[in-house]
Amino acid sequence: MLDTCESILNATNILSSIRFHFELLIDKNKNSIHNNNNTIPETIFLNKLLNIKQTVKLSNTSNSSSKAQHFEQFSSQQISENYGMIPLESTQVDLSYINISKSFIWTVQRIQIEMSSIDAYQLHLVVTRYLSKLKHRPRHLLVFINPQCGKGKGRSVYEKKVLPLFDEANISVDTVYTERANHARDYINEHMSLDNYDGLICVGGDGIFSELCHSLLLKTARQAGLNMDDPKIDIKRPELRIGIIPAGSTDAVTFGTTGHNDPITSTLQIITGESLLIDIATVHSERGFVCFMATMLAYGFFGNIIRQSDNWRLFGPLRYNLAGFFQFLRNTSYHTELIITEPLEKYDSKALINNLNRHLFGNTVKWQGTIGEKIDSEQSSVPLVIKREDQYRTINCLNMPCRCEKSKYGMSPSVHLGDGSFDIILVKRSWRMGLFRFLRHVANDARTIEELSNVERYRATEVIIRPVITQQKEIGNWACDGELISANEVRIRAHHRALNLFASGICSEQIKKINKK
Ligand SMILES: Nc1ncnc2c1ncn2[C@@H]1O[C@H](COP(=O)(O)OP(=O)(O)OP(=O)(O)O)[C@@H](O)[C@H]1O
Repeated sequence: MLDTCESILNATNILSSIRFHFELLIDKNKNSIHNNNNTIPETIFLNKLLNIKQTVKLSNTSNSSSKAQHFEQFSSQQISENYGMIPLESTQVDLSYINISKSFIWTVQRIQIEMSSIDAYQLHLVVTRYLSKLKHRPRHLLVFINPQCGKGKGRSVYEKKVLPLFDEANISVDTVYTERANHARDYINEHMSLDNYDGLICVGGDGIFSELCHSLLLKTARQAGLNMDDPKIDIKRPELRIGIIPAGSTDAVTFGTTGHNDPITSTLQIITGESLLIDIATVHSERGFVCFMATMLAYGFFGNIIRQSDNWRLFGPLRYNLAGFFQFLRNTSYHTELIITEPLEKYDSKALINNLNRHLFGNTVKWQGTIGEKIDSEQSSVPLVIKREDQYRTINCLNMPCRCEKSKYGMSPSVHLGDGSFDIILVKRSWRMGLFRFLRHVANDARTIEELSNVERYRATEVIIRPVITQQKEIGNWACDGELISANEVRIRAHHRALNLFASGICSEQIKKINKK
């Protein structure tokens, strides 16, 4: 096994593709390998290894009776010097590694191998040497735990599931248990330099993630001297990565970036240094910068639910259902104008005409490209700006699918996490049945939601949402990432891959699995 490892290393020098071949070991030590689920893998990728420990079994002939001792107590020099003197019989090697199940859940597997002490020593040396060369793995993390999240489970998720794995992977942590809302934000702002950390981690839900995301992006913008109030600003990606251990009540961000809300899966993805660049959108009002959008901005129905539930805190978590029901009965719609900029795409002439026809039908279209010659040429690069005006029950901009326990696929299952665009879902005024059908699709299967007669879906890089104030008694409420915001009109702009997360993303195979469920 060691030979194989070394030769692969010499041949390719690509650390992440190093594999340990176990068939050699299995052949050699048929009766001396034990595993916590009785299956011995034939190969393990170096990057999926967590830890290696060796326990030396002293012979009965030594002074003390048979006892175990951790090899790490000896320095390499001592071991080689003492090899001839210590009456070693054999050594047990404990190897822990990550297994990814068919449903993409990450778990830890443990193998115990009994082998000759010299083999064990060499194995330990090689594995620890190459593990230390995996530079994308974090070594030192700052962890924020919201003890109140998900009905108070934050502390136990961290202490029972997460911390033991960080210890096993030799990751050192500084821990902050938050005592109030915005505690994490203030901590990040007050600590001038976070350079000695390899990442910021939060244990909680989408709310505490949003706090970390805001503080880190704003701190980076401040340090770069950017004017956040400029709606045309290009934000700067922070150096630090953010990791989220899901322990909240919705966990839309972890569902969207790992496919699950499993604390162990997320912890192991942090340990192995998985990296996912995601888009973040800026939200500006007529007064300047308002906030970032990581998951969803809602105007009308969903914004009203957040406002209403804020006033009904005495009902506990039930307040969201009550507020939803109340807003459903009210069936209010809002006269609103939208100016949507679609992503710059390579259109061939046929696709361009189809696209135009789609938007021209019943709408006002403002074309911002030169159609004449280019439309006949093979390909053109042109953004399309569309103006829409109608009575809407709700307008939702989604940067992530927003999957959660209550929505199997999320409201916009096909939104791309890192292509510099977001989705807009418009729900027009209709009878209550129209809204009911929309909500039922969101809960069960929103993949073809735009086929509903009262729903439209757009992909955009920017949108201006402007309520048209007429004789209406009220305008709707705005909520961004679950927090109420105040604005008369908003401008939302996507920023391509503006944040780096410790997460694997969701591969097409995993999407197929989700779709089959
Ligand atoms: N110790 C604390 N006490 C009260 N509120 C806190 C505390 N720490 C953080 N918060 C705030 O609580 C809000 C919600 O927290 P979080 O998102 O972690 O949990 P959740 O609401 O259960 O989950 P989700 O957002 O996924 O529904 C956050 O906006 C955060 O600012």
